[in-house]
Amino acid sequence: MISVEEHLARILASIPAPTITERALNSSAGRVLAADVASRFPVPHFDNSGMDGYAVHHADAKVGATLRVVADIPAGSADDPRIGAGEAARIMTGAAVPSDADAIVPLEHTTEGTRVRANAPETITITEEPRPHAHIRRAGEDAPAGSIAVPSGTVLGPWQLSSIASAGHERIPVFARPRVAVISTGSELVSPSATPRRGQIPESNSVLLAAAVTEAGAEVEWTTTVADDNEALAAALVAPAVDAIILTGGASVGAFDVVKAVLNGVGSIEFTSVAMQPGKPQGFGLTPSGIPVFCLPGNPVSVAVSFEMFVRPALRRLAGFLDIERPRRTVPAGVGWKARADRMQVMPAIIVDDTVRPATHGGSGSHLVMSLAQATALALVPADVSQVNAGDLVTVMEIR
Ligand SMILES: Nc1nc2c(c(=O)[nH]1)N[C@H]1C(S)=C(S)[C@@H](COP(=O)(O)OP(=O)(O)OC[C@H]3O[C@@H](n4cnc5c(N)ncnc54)[C@H](O)[C@@H]3O)O[C@H]1N2
Ligand code: MOO
Repeated sequence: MISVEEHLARILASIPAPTITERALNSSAGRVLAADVASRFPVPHFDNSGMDGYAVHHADAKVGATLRVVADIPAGSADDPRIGAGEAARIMTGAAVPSDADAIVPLEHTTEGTRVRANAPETITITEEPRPHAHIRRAGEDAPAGSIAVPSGTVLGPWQLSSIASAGHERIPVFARPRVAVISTGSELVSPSATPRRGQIPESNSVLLAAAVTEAGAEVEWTTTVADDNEALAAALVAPAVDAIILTGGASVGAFDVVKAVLNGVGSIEFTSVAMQPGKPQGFGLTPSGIPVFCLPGNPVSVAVSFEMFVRPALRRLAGFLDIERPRRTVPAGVGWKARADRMQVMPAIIVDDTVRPATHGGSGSHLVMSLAQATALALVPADVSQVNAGDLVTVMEIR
């Protein structure tokens, strides 16, 4: 048996580098930026007014002074009108401040007040003196030209995308989302809407994996279910135009374990026992064309746990994320439970009053699919611990 850490290290060492694609800002939320984005110009681009008011010479703008209004500057205007001594220009928020002006007097600080008028008045009288440079937003005060607006590796949310737009970019390099195929194997599997006869069960692994793959920041290209039949599986594997393949079932030592029979030794794919409970039988490797293949044990809880511990970090690496693992923290156990002394127990768990307890009454049984619905975390109990007692500190990974 190899340890959980060894298996993950082997996987991460063989994951190909993420690929880069160019996308429009409007379809890039949630993606990872693949290069530094620098501002194409200073932001703001030019000195502009922070208030609706009048651009003035500060020296003229004494309380009681009457100034002649010689220009009217709406936002968007490229004008740079001359303003002589005793003169002012009406100016709107965001409009370029005339080169001659060195302060803005807000509408409220003139006898005009905030009365809406289509045309500028002929004169205004100052009722409150501005500070020098009042309400002028300086070119480059937010970011100088050429400065890094958003660094490579940033996960793009609304705020970062707005900064990139303001830095003058419409299309950006991001890491491509890996396209993933999911293949469930098992002759006992029927669709969830079917009424299973004795021996049959609803197929749930592809449902779990499709949602988990999407949550991880990758895309499900296709899912399929195949019977325990070597030829059917081989046919499903022909030329899949994907970046990763996840299979479930048939990874153990059963007489009909077709995944292992068909894939063991193909490319670098090999099957190993990992010291993890559940999820001991694991297959991983690259196909001859270099596509990573994850062969997970069929039990639904084993699939959930194997995805979190091995597949999710790999998909996130492939998608360009810098943080590929869930944050971990330690919390006291709220109750005691048994663990296996030879494998790391990865237990679906709930957090109650900042203590952790199993999400089921049946421990970490790999078939207890219904109790997964209650779980919000995985509790990680080291391989050498066979009993967790109430109050022991336990490492948890919170899933949602
Ligand atoms: N003699 C041994 N038997 C088993 C061993 C062992 O070491 N020696 N290991 C056990 C462990 S641990 C696990 S885990 C399982 C893994 O078995 P497989 O990967 O071959 O999985 P299957 O046998 O195909 O299925 C196991 C279980 O899960 C159900 N299943 C499978 N696929 C789905 C699906 N898509 N949706 C819902 N449920 C699914 C399946 O019906 C079985 O009940 O092997 C142990 N045996
Ligand atoms: O390793 Mo298995 O996944 O315990 O049932």
